[in-house]
Amino acid sequence: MIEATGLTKSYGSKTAVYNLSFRVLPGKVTGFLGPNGAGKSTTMRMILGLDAPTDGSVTIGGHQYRELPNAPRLVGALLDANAKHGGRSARAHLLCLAQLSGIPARRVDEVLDVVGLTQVARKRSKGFSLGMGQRLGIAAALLGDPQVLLFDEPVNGLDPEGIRWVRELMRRLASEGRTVFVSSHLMSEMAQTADHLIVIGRGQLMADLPVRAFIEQNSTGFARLRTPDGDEAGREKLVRVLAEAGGQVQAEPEGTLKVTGVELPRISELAHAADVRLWELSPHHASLEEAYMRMTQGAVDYRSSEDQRSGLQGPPQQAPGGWQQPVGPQGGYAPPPPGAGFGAPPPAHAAPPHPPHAAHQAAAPYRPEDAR
Ligand SMILES: Nc1ncnc2c1ncn2[C@@H]1O[C@H](COP(=O)(O)OP(=O)(O)OP(=O)(O)O)[C@@H](O)[C@H]1O
Repeated sequence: MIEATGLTKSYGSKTAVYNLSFRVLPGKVTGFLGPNGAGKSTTMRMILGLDAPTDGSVTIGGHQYRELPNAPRLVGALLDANAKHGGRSARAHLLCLAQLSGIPARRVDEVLDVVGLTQVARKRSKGFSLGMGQRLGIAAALLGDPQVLLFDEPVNGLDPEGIRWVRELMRRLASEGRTVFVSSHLMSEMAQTADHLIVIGRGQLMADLPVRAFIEQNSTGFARLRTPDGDEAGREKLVRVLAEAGGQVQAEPEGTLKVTGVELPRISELAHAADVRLWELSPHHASLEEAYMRMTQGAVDYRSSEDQRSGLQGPPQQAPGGWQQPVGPQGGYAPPPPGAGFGAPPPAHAAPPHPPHAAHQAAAPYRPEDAR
């Protein structure tokens, strides 16, 4: 078991991981999810003793990594698939690691076989594709036949066949009673691989729950409906009628209503009986990826925006038919209408505070019972 307690890591003024507490249990694949820069790799490096926590602690089987007797035989990890000497062959690279940990040479051939690299075992790894590099990294993690395995984004660069293979490998390792901790930024990938999820954003815990609970709560269908603009009385009446019929109704920012718990034909009947006209009534399915993005959208550090191509616009063009492009005061482009927020990112929802300025108590993580 891996156990983190109040784990915190700062690099100068940057707090990468803040007050993180969780357990990773044996016999399960535990997915470690978070957007780019959330602190997944930093956490994994601290678990492996490659970075010292600024505060808190993390143990494997009750011991810090550095205190473990013969750690490479107990813990295997894929952190960075490029961390190898490109001039060495795959086999030589693994032999080197095996010798350092007192692992017999025949084990090298076994793991090469497991990851499907036997045929290229004597080729220099610098010519390897990204996917082959990942396979070599996984072979290195498996060398000591460890009970605890950490994989940082193991499907990076793999083709669909490789992704399926990694998925099956993780599941098999967990079914053998091992502790498998695997990071990803893709919910869809974790939904197919993991039993349990730990979600972080801006270095803080956002959710710690079984994958099944996440799927049950987020993959149900829903209906979206819209009443005519301005018909507030009709809208309120419909909300009341739907609630009485056992539905959960949520107003959406676009003015639509999201309804769960009442089937589409029944919604239509209820609206008709209440004499409320509908402009829209449509079935929808929430995707897991959407649910995950909703959960973490406030914790995304790197957000793209429209390319403004500043200074690259040519002079205003005469459009066919004599229509003129709007021209701004400098002749470049017309300024946006007041309040339009030219290319501004969408407003963030419920962002966890940036850790350096955070209150000492981090926001409570999301757990299955919160949704009930
Ligand atoms: N050695 C370091 N020095 C300074 N800042 C660092 C260092 N390592 C990580 N960080 C910062 O800490 C934050 C967390 O980084 P980390 O690599 O752990 O995130 P991640 O969740 O693994 O992201 P990704 O999915 O993009 O790999 C980032 O803002 C990163 O820039």
